[in-house]
Amino acid sequence: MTPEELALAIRAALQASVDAGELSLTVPADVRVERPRSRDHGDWATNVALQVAKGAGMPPRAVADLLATRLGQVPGVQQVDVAGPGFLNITLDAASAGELARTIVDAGTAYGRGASEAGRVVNLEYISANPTGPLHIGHTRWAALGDAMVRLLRATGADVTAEYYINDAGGQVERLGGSVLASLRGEEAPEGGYSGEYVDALAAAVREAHPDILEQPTDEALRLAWDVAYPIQLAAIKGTLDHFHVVFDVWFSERALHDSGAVEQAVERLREQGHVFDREGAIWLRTTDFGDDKDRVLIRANGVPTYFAADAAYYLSKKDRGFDEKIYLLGADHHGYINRLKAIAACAGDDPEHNIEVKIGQLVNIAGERMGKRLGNALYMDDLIAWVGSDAVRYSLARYPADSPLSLDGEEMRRQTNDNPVFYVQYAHARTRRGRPAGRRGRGAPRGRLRTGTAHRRDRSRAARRPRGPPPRGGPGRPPARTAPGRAVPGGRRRQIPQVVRHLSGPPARRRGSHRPAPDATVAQRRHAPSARERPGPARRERARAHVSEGGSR
Ligand SMILES: NC(=[NH2+])NCCC[C@H](N)C(=O)O
Repeated sequence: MTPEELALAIRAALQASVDAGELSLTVPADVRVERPRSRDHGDWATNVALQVAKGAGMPPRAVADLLATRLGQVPGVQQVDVAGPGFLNITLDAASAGELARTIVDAGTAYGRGASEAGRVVNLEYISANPTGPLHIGHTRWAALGDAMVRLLRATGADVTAEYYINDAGGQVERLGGSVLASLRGEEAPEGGYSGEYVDALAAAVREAHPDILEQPTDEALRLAWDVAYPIQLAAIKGTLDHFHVVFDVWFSERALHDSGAVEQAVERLREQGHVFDREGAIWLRTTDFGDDKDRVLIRANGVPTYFAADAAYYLSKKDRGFDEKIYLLGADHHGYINRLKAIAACAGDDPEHNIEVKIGQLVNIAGERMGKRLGNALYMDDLIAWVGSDAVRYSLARYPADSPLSLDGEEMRRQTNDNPVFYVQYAHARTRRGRPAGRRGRGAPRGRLRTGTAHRRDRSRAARRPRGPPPRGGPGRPPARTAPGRAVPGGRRRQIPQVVRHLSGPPARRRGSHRPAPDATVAQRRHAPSARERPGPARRERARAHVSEGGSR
């Protein structure tokens, strides 16, 4: 049974209860099932009872009980439990769960493709990290999820443009330029600026291009520093994303909006729509008409446009380029920005319910540790990829909804045991591929038999019988094993992940010229992975994982 079939069965059960006079409500068009947080709670969960209870004028648990009885009779459903305020936890019988695997394997790369989203013209902006430093673990979350969204939308027929907004104007310029200059002068980074190895490397490049830069007036020196450092930093970001197999169709420069006059034009267009006013010498957008908590300045009294003004021009550019839907995936610090962006859409005459969608991604950390540049343990995306491998990172991030904080366990992601979902999935993939006729990979049924029995619950596979325990990899002081494609696990007798990884993702991408030295996994490991002694115990890790919540699963 596929999740879609189960969702249809739930709808049918609701309808049957309505027809039988047990419930009175309009059956929602769209019923969803989700994977519960823990498989001990069953294979699928739904919160539909909570969703419809109000309309039915009944307590959610009573609705859930009715549904549970009916669903329990559906062929393929083994057990239905009502949990918490009215969640339904559904366990399929093993053969039926196996059927899904068979359906997927039989369909090969055609699985999930279709035309359900045909006709949608979408601009999906994500990451958009400032070009002032390397991408870090937080950006990696959006890289994995944004790219997955792009691929899913495309696979289902939508016309999607993946876009990266480069904030290469205003404050960014001063902060990076100022930080590079400070490094050249041997001074502390300015307030709000950047420091670290990469800034020093940028400084060296600037000095090489302009040996006399320190003799220049500060304004000129800042400009020269930015002009050299910015393209290097942007290229490094592109190189990291390339390495992660993330491709953007459009890299959109904020500066170009200013230079081309698009910002002023945007102000005039919004004025024509009747939403712009002047106060105290500044030019404002009346965003409060559309749910913002205060009106926003577009052009300051000194004539300098705000960051928000560029975003207004940017929105209009997306609209003019023919994108009906503009999706923004933004970092956790942008929560207060959502209403403002939606107000821009409304002021531009668009429908904020349809033409714009803003999603906020919550923070990611490693094994529950607080991380950040200030704490001296920032984890860069390059290092994360080198440490864990790009597929493992992508999979581990894409498994969880973006709107709750997430704690990743780098050691777990590398562990070659079945309690590591990354390993489990790769192992299952390898099993389904074994014995396929050459030239028919990816299509048709495998010759090797796919287990459709209870293997996913009571694992009788050889991997499960292998001795458990930490992988044969260095503890403190010893080099970590690397699961990057093609790397062997030192001393590893076990079957190694690398071949599988390569198979999943094609030949390993080569790092493109990045100004940073190739990340040293040993350093990454020492810096970011707690040693065996410091490593949090199971209880601690459980707590760290408890940060992740999936709706309707408890
Ligand atoms: N259209 C936008 N404002 N996109 C978001 C930009 C994110 C910003 N550059 C940052 O790093 O926080």
